[in-house]
Amino acid sequence: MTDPDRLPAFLDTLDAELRARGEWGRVADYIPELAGVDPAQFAISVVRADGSVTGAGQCDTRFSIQSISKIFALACVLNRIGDSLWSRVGREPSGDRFDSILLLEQEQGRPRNPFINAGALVTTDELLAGRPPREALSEIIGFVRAAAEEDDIHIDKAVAASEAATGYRNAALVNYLKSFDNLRNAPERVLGTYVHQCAIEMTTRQLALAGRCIAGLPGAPMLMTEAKRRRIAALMMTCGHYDGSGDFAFRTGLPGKSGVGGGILIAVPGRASVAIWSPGLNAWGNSQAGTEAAERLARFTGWSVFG
Ligand SMILES: NC(=O)CC[C@H](N)C(=O)O
Repeated sequence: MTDPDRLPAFLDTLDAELRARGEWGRVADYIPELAGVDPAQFAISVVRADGSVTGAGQCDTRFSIQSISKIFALACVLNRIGDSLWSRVGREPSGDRFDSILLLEQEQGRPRNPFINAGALVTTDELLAGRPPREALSEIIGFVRAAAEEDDIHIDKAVAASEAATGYRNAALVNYLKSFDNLRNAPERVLGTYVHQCAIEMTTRQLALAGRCIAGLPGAPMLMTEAKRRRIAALMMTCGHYDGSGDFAFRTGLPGKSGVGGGILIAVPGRASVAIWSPGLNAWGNSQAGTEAAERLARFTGWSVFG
């Protein structure tokens, strides 16, 4: 990086420029509770290897992390059952929308990867492990709190209820998985747990702190082995932005995971953990201003896993 002391000023300029430009994209409206969120919002938080936390914009506003929760669910499940997850879920990008059912039929109910909805539903099925949903949810919330070293992280029940009431595609996916015998728990139970997991709300500051364990920053809580951390980051790089994963990798050179709440978590291995939020989405369902910010941050800092 050029001069680390210039980062705070860069982030302030980025925040001001994105707001002035006002190209926010459209908020996810298929979850009614998210449809009312004002798209003209932006926040970015960066935790660096020296432990410093820098940010700009609405770093203390909570937002729905949605699919970013799939990283934490995957970490819990890999810690619990290890590589046996891969007999039920693949590790290839899908090239399809996050909620697509298309490949499930062609590939006999084995989802392409754990970050598309079908794969995340299988992961949540493993997280449940026959326990009451409350216990599985305490495990994932406990993991996120431990990763961020902050207890004030919760599930927004209104968002979970809103998605549960209207999540017809996920209901289709979970039933379809069951028809291929790739679901152990009852479909409604898996779906109910999944929508609650997605409804975890956090600020960018909390999320960047939680991401330290994926970036492998010095001093981050040790919540998984180094081998698992690397693999999760590799999956973020190849599959973290659905059918926009290639574009995100091309623009930033960094592993990132998006959510339809407009959040993006980026791991810069050994150097930084970055959380960005802006709720307006692009055509792939990834944050529009957030992706722009990620690209400009990567250019400014020179951070890239490709050297
Ligand atoms: N891309 C996302 O963030 C999707 C998560 C959302 N809960 C869904 O399943 O539709």
